[in-house]
Amino acid sequence: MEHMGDSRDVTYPDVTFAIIAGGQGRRLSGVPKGLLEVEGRTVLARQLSLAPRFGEVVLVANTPEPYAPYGLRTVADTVRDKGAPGGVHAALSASRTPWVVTVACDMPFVSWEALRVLLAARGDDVDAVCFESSGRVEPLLAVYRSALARVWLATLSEDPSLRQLLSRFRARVLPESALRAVDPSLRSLVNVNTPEDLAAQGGRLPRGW
Ligand SMILES: Nc1nc2c(ncn2[C@@H]2O[C@H](COP(=O)(O)OP(=O)(O)OP(=O)(O)O)[C@@H](O)[C@H]2O)c(=O)[nH]1
Repeated sequence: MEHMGDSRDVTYPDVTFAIIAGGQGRRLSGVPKGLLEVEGRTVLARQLSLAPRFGEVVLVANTPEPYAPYGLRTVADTVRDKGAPGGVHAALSASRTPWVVTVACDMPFVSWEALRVLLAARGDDVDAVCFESSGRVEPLLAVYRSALARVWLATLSEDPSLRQLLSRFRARVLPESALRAVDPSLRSLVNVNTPEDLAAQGGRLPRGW
């Protein structure tokens, strides 16, 4: 796979780019959502075009086989059956850098500019950064301090949602206008959960699925 390209232009050596892909995709018949094709490329390939800017890349997947051709460092959830919070925990604990940027594997249009806005909002007094849109925070397009892993693990037994977890940390929630400034249609936040979502984006199931 050519996703990493030959020339790496690492802008954020202190950040791991983590793709969270451990869900079951039940609303799409169990398809590995990172392999959905949108505008001629898989979602994973689209996201990986951003990866060379980061110090490390990790894929969090509990069924890694479909993603094997991409040759990524892959980890499974350290605690199973905790949903996306378990996936983010795996990313934080696998990280060898101080920060992690997470993207859900069903977000085809995450832009470099959106990530740059999130990363610029980090600070000594901040553990996490995400956007709010239509009154909801989006915790799967976000930046987290890797050191949260320990306390994050301790709270997983309570089965918190990602939004509940965010409220426990020093999270900086950026207004929708901050994203709109670089992504006017908020495409970075689009995620594909259902056949209708896929059709709306002009996407298709992986070949042979
Ligand atoms: N690592 C990990 N990722 C998860 C888990 N559950 C969901 N995700 C990821 O979190 C993101 C949002 O997932 P959802 O759309 O809520 O759930 P899903 O399992 O992908 O899909 P449904 O089964 O249709 O709800 C996707 O990137 C999923 O791959 C999990 O248990 N572990």
